[in-house]
Amino acid sequence: MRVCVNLADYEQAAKLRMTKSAFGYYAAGAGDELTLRANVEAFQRLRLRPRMLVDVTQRDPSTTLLGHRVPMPVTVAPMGFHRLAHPEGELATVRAVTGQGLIFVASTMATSTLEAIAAAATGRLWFQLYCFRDREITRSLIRRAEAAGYSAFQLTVDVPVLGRREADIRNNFQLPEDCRVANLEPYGLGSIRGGSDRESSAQEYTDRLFDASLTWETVDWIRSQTRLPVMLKGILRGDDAARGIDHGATGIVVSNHGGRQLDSGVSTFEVLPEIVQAVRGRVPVLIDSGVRRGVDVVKALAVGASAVQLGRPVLWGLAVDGQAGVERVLSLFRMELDNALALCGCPNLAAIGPDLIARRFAEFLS
Ligand SMILES: Cc1cc2nc3c(=O)[nH]c(=O)nc-3n(C[C@H](O)[C@H](O)[C@H](O)COP(=O)(O)O)c2cc1C
Ligand SMILES: CCCCC(=O)C(=O)O
Repeated sequence: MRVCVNLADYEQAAKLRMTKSAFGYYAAGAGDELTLRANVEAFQRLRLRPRMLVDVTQRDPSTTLLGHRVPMPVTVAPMGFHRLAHPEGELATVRAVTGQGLIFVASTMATSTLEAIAAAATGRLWFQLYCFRDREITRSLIRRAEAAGYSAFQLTVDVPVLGRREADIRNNFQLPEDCRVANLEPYGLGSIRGGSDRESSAQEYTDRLFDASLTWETVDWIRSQTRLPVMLKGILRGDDAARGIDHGATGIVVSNHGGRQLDSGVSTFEVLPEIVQAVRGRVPVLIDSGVRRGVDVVKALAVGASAVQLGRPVLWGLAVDGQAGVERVLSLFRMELDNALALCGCPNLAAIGPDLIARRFAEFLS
């Protein structure tokens, strides 16, 4: 195998190792994949104005997220079904992520139980919550996550129904029998199989079980069930972010689910300024969807984000080489960030500011 020198190389290497159906499930976006592509392009479009003649021999990319010190402003986004990539699934991922001092966000749809993930972790964990029609299931997931030592929740608000991922319909995506929705097994909901030529098995599962009537009242209800911080994941408008804070959200995750939900929805990076402005520094703003390069972290922080979440590239590392593959993806990403900081004249994150952002040429001329 040729050596992977960036995160895109890992995607190509993972593709060679995975079944078409599993790769399709990970890689795909909804519909024409317009938003999937726009996410990456939005980061690519911004140009930076590097500052020269700054001593950057000592560089420190560390920061604090919800009171916890992390070596760089990067968390790993919650993603379902890691065992499609590797037999050790989430356990390999969480060892790699927490081993590097980073926060792992475990998904409700993990193929290992949240308790097993917590037992394998050596650092901080957050839990991503899907709200089920059956509130007892949701309540029980909250209790279990608290008991297992998770320190915050990300409530996903962008899946009232699942986006139409056509790859999953074409490939008749099924969760293999040895791959279970482990957290839901106690409620008899561990299997995702079935589907039709019009609807994937994942879509059928979520239609049946996820709560499409989720509203701001539900956010209040979730908050009433726990004393842990609750972030809202999947916000794309300033007014929703401000309303989220009014409803007690302790963080906003700007996300379009990696282009897997509304196709033609805005890219996350293009709405980041609006959201930062609406939040006014009251809570941390995280951003995911399309982060692929260390320099994207500099761009996100220059606009006012506190951190980014990395999605698919982590799964590509897992598919290529289990725990070691995830470790390599994260350290590559960290090297890229370190290099970008040095070349921008930023010895630490406090030195990143809006002055690094280049005005568009057209604006400059006008
Ligand atoms: C295979 C896969 C599974 C995902 N599963 C979940 C999930 O269970 N819960 C959730 O809130 N988001 C889920 N997401 C969305 C991610 O948390 C994140 O928003 C997205 O992957 C970020 O975009 P990126 O992959 O372009 O980095 C999933 C994404 C992928 C690619
Ligand atoms: C049933 C699938 C839910 C996982 C998810 O959020 C995703 O695939 O994007």
